[in-house]
Amino acid sequence: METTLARGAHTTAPPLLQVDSVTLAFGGVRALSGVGFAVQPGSITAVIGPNGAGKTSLFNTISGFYRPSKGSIRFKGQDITRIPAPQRARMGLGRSFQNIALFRGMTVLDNIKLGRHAHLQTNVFDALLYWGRARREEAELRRDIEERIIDFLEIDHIRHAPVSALSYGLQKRVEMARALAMQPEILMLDEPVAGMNREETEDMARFILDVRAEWGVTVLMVEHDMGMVMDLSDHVVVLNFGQVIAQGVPAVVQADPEVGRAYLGSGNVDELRAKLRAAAGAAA
Ligand SMILES: Nc1ncnc2c1ncn2[C@@H]1O[C@H](COP(=O)(O)OP(=O)(O)OP(=O)(O)O)[C@@H](O)[C@H]1O
Repeated sequence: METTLARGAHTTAPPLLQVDSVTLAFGGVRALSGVGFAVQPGSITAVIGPNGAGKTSLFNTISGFYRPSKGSIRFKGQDITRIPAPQRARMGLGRSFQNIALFRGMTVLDNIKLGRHAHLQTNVFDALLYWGRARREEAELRRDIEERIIDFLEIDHIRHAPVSALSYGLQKRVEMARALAMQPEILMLDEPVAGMNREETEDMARFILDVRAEWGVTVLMVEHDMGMVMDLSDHVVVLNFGQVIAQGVPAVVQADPEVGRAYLGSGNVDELRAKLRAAAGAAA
């Protein structure tokens, strides 16, 4: 795996996404407590933390599925805390899900097209009135998908295959394709390499780096594979019990004893890394 852009190269620009003092509770359970961090444009930012730390809750709050009881989320300088999820997607927050959320009986192409529909200007009623515009949009949609995303993710050979026939690694790639079809400014990836073998993980890491380098898409991911997080990320945010316990460049986070304690009860992140790699190998 290689990192193509210098780390920390984007830290002076105004943040693309700003999460500020976000608190979220489910009944008596505080999933997030005063969480704050910024995502710089063009960066790869990773959120890590032990099971139950609040990573999925945070992702759901940023993408608009949950509304925080306190705090705010700003995207491109605009407060989006009260904006519904579909509108956030149209504004440029595209995401994938931890457990594959593809339509298994549908083809790869149809699944990807569903992502792009978030952006179509034409709704059903408009379509009846402005049939020509709808057709033009459909044609543009197909071209965009076929020429850019499918080629880019090297899934041309499976475009007409039902998703159910694909390996897990390919399904995750299709999910990324669907998120990209939303033309996001921030691509939010929820555990992009979970359950993948080493080769699939390295392929996905390459796609993540390329999507940033070639398309200028900013990446925010939740990921358990510590090796990948440390190799790819410009900025790492560590959650534990719903709070940010450390954040910074990978080397700083890796050296933080509290991060090690949060995972293992020791200060040894290298051990954690080895364990996670072994677990990923065993799952393959
Ligand atoms: N819908 C919900 N209702 C009630 N409690 C929830 C809900 N979602 C999450 N929680 C609780 O909030 C806390 C944070 O959970 P969350 O799933 O966000 O953690 P996570 O870091 O994503 O965990 P994992 O790595 O296992 O996916 C946990 O205590 C969890 O039990």
